[in-house]
Amino acid sequence: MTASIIFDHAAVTRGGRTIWRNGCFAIEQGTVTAIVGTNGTGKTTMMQAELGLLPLSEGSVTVLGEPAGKANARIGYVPQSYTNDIDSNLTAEQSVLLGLTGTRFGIHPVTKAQRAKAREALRFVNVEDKASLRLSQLSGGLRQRVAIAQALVCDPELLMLDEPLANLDLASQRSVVHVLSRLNRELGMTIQVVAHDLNMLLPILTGAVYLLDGHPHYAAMDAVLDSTLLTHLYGTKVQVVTTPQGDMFVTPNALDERDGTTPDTHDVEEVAEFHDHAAHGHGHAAGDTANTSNANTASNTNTAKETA
Ligand SMILES: Nc1ncnc2c1ncn2[C@@H]1O[C@H](COP(=O)(O)OP(=O)(O)OP(=O)(O)O)[C@@H](O)[C@H]1O
Repeated sequence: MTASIIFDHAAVTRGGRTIWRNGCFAIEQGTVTAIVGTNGTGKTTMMQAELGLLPLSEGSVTVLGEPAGKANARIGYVPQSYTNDIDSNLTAEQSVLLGLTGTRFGIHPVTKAQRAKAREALRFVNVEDKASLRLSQLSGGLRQRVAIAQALVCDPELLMLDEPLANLDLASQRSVVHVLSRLNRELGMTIQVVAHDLNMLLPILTGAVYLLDGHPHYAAMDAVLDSTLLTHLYGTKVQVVTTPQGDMFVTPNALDERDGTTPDTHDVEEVAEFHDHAAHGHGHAAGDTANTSNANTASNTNTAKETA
C-alpha cells in the first residue's frame, strides 16, 4: 500500500506558540481517518498544514507524494462552517461549478462538460433534484452535501472535511456519512475528517489521528477504541461499549457523572507513561506508523452497521 499522508517530525507554531510537534506517522491510501482532540488542540491547524496553508516550524508533511501544498489540485477540501460562509444566493449547481471554475458567476462561460460534471457530483451526493434551488432554500444537511459535491467535482484523490457533521440533525449526519462511505468504497477515495463525536463515523473509520499531549498520534481504529485512551484524550471518563449485536459506540461514563466524580485531569507524567515515550523514541503510540494491517482494521472494527 502507498501512503497518502506522511508526517515526519512535523511541528506547527502559531502566534509564537507550538500547537503540536513531533508528528510522525503515515496514513495509507484508501483509508478513512478521523482527526480527534479537544478544542484548540490543532485539528484544523493539521488540515491547514497538510494543505500547505501554514508553514511547518519543524519536520515535513508529504501529501500524495509531494510536499504539503503542492498536490492541492488533487485534494478536495470542505472547510469548517463552510456552508454558513458561502453566498446563499447561489444555486446548488452554481456552487458546485465554483469547484471547477473558481469564479463566482463564471466569467468564462460554463461548458456543457463542466455542467455535466457538476450534475454528476450533485447526483453522487443525492442532491441533483435540488440543483436549481438557492443554497438559502436548502437545509443545513443538504448544503453540507452540496459543499461535498463542490469538493468532489475535480475528482480528488483525497477528501478532507473539517467537522462536516457539526450542527446537523441525526438523519443529515447519516446522509453525509453515507456519502463518505460510498466515496471510499466505490471510488477508493482517501478521506480525512475532523470530528468531535466519533460514533456516527465509526462504521467507516479505518484509524484516527488523535491530538494528545501536544503531539499528533496515529492509530488504527481498534487501538483508538480504548476506554483508557479516549478518557485521556477527552479529559473525562469515556467508555467504549459493544452491544450484543456487535455495534460499538463511545459514551461518557454515566455512573461517574451521577457520582459527581471529577473529570480525569491526568498530569503530563501520567500521559507520558501512557504513551510509553521511552519505548518509542519519538514519543508516539505504537500505532503511529500505519501499516498494511490498518486497511483490514475497518472491517474488524466495523461490526457496526453500515449507515443507511
Ligand atoms: N490565526 C491564528 N493565530 C494564532 N493562533 C491561532 C490562530 N488560529 C488558531 N490559533 C490557535 O491554534 C490552536 C489550534 O487551533 P485549531 O483551530 O487548529 O484547533 P482545533 O483543534 O481545530 O479547535 P476546535 O475543536 O475548537 O475547532 C488554538 O489554540 C488557537 O487558539
